[in-house]
Amino acid sequence: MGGRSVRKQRILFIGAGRMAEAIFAGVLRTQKDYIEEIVVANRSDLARLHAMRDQYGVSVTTDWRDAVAKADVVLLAMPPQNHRDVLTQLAPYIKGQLVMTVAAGIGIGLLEETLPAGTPVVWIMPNTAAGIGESITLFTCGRHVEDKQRDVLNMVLAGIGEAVECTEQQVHDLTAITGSAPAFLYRMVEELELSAQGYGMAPETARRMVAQMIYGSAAMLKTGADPADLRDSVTTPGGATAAGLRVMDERRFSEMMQGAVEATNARAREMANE
Ligand SMILES: NC(=O)C1=CN([C@@H]2O[C@H](COP(=O)(O)OP(=O)(O)OC[C@H]3O[C@@H](n4cnc5c(N)ncnc54)[C@H](OP(=O)(O)O)[C@@H]3O)[C@@H](O)[C@H]2O)C=CC1
Ligand SMILES: O=C(O)[C@@H]1CCC=N1
Repeated sequence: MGGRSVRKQRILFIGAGRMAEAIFAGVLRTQKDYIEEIVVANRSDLARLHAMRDQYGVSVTTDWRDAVAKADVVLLAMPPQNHRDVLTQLAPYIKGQLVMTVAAGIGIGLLEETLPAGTPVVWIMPNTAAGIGESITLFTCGRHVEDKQRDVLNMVLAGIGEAVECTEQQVHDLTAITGSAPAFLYRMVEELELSAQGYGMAPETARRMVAQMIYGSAAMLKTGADPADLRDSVTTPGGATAAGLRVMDERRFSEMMQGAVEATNARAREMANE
């Protein structure tokens, strides 16, 4: 998909890490018709830039200044701590380009304050499943985003999965739930795989079992079923699952999850001010 009015876009990524790659890989998979050029920049890791150029056919540079003037979209995909500096350096080159950031904790305010008045800015919070078109991406738009920029934004977001428009506060609050929680889930997967291997399963078999269990459970959730009902239907009265869930409750699973969410969001806020 993509807005009918979207002409081919030149997208400059400042930052060439895991998130940049996930986003442009996703976009190139499904939205190639809307892409004129993708330029990817970092400061120093030439080996990574060259690997990306060879794998995806993107242009690469260690000096993004060369590419800003021609870009339609500038997507900041470097750490939150570097935003203030990069935005200050970027400001003189911005003349109407759509500027987006994926950085945790950053928000719209810093972008609007630092870039020239009237610059359209967007904050998006995707996750690494963007690379296979399966992200759930939260986004919030600044004051100067018009329909034509929304069409471009929708094209990018549709290329990486599903998206939900939020208030800025909601993106702060939900960063843990959609951006970071894949890591929480993978942490659980690591433990389940270890258990399976402890019972003699080969690592690849353990991986296949756990991955399909998660995939099936996610598919059940995506039918719209209530997770408490789904849990209940697994939990035979007086049976085995109940014994496992009891251990989770005794060891304060709820408190642990809420604590993980709060710590993630708090750290995101903190990084934005470092
Ligand atoms: N990983 C994830 O799942 C998610 C990450 N995010 C956000 O995405 C952003 C990037 O995270 P992630 O991809 O994990 O990080 P990585 O460490 O993988 O990548 C960071 C990249 O930024 C580059 N970089 C750092 N400073 C600068 C600079 N001043 N100018 C140009 N490039 C720079 C680094 O290269 P070099 O050092 O060579 O310059 C590197 O390519 C963060 O803001 C994070 O909050 C958001 C949602 C999910
Ligand atoms: O760990 C981080 O800081 C980023 C933000 C969301 C996911 N990864």
